[in-house]
Amino acid sequence: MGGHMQQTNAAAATALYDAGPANDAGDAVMARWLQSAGLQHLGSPVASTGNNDQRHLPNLLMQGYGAQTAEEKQRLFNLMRNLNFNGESTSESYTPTYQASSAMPSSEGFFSPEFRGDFGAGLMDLHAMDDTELLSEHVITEPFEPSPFMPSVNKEFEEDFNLPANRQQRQQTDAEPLGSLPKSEKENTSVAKIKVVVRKRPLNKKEIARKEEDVVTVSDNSLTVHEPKLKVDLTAYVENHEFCFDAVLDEDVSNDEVYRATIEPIIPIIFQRTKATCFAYGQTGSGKTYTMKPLPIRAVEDLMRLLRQPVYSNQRFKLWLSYFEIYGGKLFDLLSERKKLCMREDGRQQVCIVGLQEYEVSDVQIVKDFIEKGNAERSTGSTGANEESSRSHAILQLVVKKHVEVKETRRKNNDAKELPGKVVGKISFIDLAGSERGADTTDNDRQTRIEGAEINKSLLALKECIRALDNDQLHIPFRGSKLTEVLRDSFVGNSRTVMISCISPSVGSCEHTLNTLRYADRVKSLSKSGNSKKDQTANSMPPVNKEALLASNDVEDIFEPPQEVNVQETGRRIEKESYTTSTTDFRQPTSFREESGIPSISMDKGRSETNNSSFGGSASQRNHLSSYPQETSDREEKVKKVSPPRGKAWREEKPDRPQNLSKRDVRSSDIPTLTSFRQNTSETASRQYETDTSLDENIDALLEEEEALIAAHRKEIEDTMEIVREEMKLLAEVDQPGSMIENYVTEQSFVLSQKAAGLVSLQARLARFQHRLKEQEILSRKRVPPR
Ligand SMILES: Nc1ncnc2c1ncn2[C@@H]1O[C@H](COP(=O)(O)OP(=O)(O)OP(=O)(O)O)[C@@H](O)[C@H]1O
Repeated sequence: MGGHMQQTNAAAATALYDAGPANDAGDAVMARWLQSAGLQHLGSPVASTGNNDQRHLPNLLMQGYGAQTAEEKQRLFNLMRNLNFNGESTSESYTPTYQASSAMPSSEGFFSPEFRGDFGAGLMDLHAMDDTELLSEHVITEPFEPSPFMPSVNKEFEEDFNLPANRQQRQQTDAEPLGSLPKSEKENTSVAKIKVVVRKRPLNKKEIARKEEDVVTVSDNSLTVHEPKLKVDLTAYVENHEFCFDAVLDEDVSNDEVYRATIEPIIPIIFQRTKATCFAYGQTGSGKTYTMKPLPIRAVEDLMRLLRQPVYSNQRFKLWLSYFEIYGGKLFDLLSERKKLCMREDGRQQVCIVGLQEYEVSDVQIVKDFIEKGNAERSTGSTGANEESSRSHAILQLVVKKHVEVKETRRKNNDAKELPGKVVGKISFIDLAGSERGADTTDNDRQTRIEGAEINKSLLALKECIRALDNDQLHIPFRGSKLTEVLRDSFVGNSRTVMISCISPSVGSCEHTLNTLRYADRVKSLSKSGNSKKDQTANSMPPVNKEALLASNDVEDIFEPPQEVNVQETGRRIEKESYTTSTTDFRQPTSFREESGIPSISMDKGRSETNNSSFGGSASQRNHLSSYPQETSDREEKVKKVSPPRGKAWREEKPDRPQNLSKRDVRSSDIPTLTSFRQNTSETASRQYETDTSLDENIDALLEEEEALIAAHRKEIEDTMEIVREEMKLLAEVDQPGSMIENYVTEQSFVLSQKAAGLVSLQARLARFQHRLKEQEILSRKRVPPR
C-alpha cells in the first residue's frame, strides 16, 4: 500500500514537474526548498532565469553561479538528497556525481513538497537526520564537510535546527498544519533515535534585579558558557566551555518552535510502532515545566489530525491519555485523585503500571483540561529559584491504540492480525524534577530530605543507564529507580528520545548550567555510535513464540520488535491492514472492550457537555452507542462488571471525575503474562472477573504491606542512627582516663544485641514480603484459567 501510494505520488510529482517551469507554484516551491536549507539568497538567480524547477538544483551546485562556499554546497546537496530521499522509496538515494548532475537522470526522484505532505520543507533536514551523524563535544570546526562528493558525506551534521536561519520558513509552515501520513518507512528510520536539544531561558526578573550577567551565548547548534573564575592569586578570568548539540534554542525561541524542533517530526512515526519519549532536564527554575507544558497539547492536535485520516480512522485507531507522577519513589495517578500505582514488569520486561487510568481523548480541549487537572495534583513546593517548583517527575503519556473487532473464529485460530486495543505507538512527556534537588539532602525538613534523596537517586540511575548504554554493557540497570523503569522504553527497541535540557543563563546558575550541559552531552554521545547493538542487548530476552504472543486478546503492547528492520515490517503490516480489515472491523457488532469488559465510550466533548454522568451509561456513552443499538444494554451491564469493588481508595467513584470521557482502568488485568496472552474470551469472562477481584484485593493488601515495610525500614535506620550515637558516646567515655572497661563491655554488648534484633526483625519482614510478592505473582498468572 505504502509502495503504491509512493508510486502514485512520484507520478504526480512528475506530472507537476511536466506542467513546466512557468508554473507559478514552482517559484514558491523552489523558494521554500531553498529557504528550508537556508539558501534563500540563491533563489533569485534561479527565478530570474526561469529555472524554477527542481531539476535545476544540481545546476546551482555545479555551475558555479549558485552555491559558492563549501557550506552552501553542502546545504544544497543535503536539500537535493532529502528531496530525493523522501520521494522515492524504491530507488537508491540520490548520489550526486558530475555525470548525474549534468544529465539529471534522477529528476523524477525529486519530490514536490505538495506530495511530501504538509510537513513543509523546513522539516526535511530534521527527517533526514541520522543519529550517527552527530558532532562530538567541543567540535569547533565548520559543521559542513568541504565537499559533498567526499565519501564521508554521510558523516556531515545536518543543520536540522538552525532556528535563526529557518525561523522565517517555519513561520510560513505555521499555516500548513501537519496532516500527512508517513510517506515512507524510511521516514521512521530517518528521525534521529536520540536527539538532544538545549533551551536557554531569558534572565528572569529576580536575576535582572540582582544585575546578574547572562553568561551563555548561543550560535546555531552550539553554545558557550563563559564561566567567571579566580586564579590562585585572585585574578579574575573567564573560562569558556563550548558545547554542540542537535539544536540549541535561544531565549527568544517560542514554545511553538520548540515543538517543531523536537516533537513534530516524531508524530507520524508514532503510527509505525514507535515509542517516543521527550523529557526535560535541568536545574530548578530553568524552564522545564514551561517548556514541557504546551508540547502534549500540540502533539494531540497533530495526532488527532492524523487519526482523522481515513487510513487510521477506518481501522479505528484511538488516542488514549494518562498522567502520573513519580514522587518519593512511588507512582501516583494525577488524573485519579493521586491514587497510588504499582509498577510491574512482565516476562518480556515490558513495564506495566497497575491501576493507571487511561482516558480516551478525541478533543484537544479535553486534553488541556486533563493536563490542568493533573498539574493541580502535582507535588510542588517553593524553592529559592522557583516559587512553583516541581518535586516530582511528571509523566504524561499519549498512546495510539488500534481498536480491532475480533472475530471469535479467527481469534481461536490465533490469527496474529487480530489485535484488539493493541498499542500502535506512544509518546511520553516527562517533566523531571529539578536536577540539583539531590543537593537538598542536608538541609530542610525530613520530607524535603527524602524528596531530594529520591530525586537524586532517580537522576543518578538515569545517568547510570545512559552510561551503561553508552558502554554497550550487557546489563542496563533500568531497575535502579522507578524513573528508569518507566523510561526503559525510551532506550530500547523502536524508540525515539528527545531530551530538552533547560538552562538558566545567569552567572549565578553557571555551575548548574554546566552540570546540565555535561549531562546532556553524555546523552548525546549515546547517539553517536548508533544504538543497534544496544537495542539488541537491551532486548535480549528468552525466545518467545511470537505468534502466541500476537494471538493475545487482552494484552497490549506485547511485542516489541527487537530491531529496526522488524519495526519497519510491522509498520508496513499495520498500514496494509488498514485497508484490508477496516470495513469488516467497523461492522463488527461486538467490540473488544465489551468482550473484555472494558467500557468503550466516545470522548465527544460537544455531546457530553450536556450530561454529568461520568462512567457507565452516560449520555455521551449512549450517543456513541446509538450506532450499535443491539449492544447497548449488554455493554452497560458489562461496564458494571468491570468496576468491581476494590480496596478502599479504589472503591470510591468521585463525582468530580473528568467528564466527557471514557475511562479505562489499566489494572492488574493489563499485566501481560505469558499465560494471560492465550486467553480472554467471553466464556471465561466471569471467572476472569472473580480472579480479577481477588487479585485487586490482593494488590491493595500488598500495597499496604509495602508501605509498612518501607516505614519499618525507615524506623530501623533511625534506630540504627540512635544506636550509632550511643556507640560513639561509649567510645568517647572509654577513652577517658579512669573509665570502667567493664561498663563499656556490658553496655556495648547490650547496644549490639539491640542492633542485631533490629536487623533480624527487618530481615524477617523482608522475607515475608518477598513471599507475598511471589504469591501475588502466582495469583496474577492464575487469573487466566487454562483452556
Ligand atoms: N523560555 C522561557 N521564557 C520565558 N519564561 C520562562 C522560560 N522558561 C521558564 N520561564 C519562567 O521561569 C519560571 C520557572 O520556570 P519553570 O517552572 O518551567 O521551571 P522548572 O525547570 O520546571 O522548575 P522546577 O524544577 O523547580 O519545577 C516560570 O515562571 C516560567 O514562566
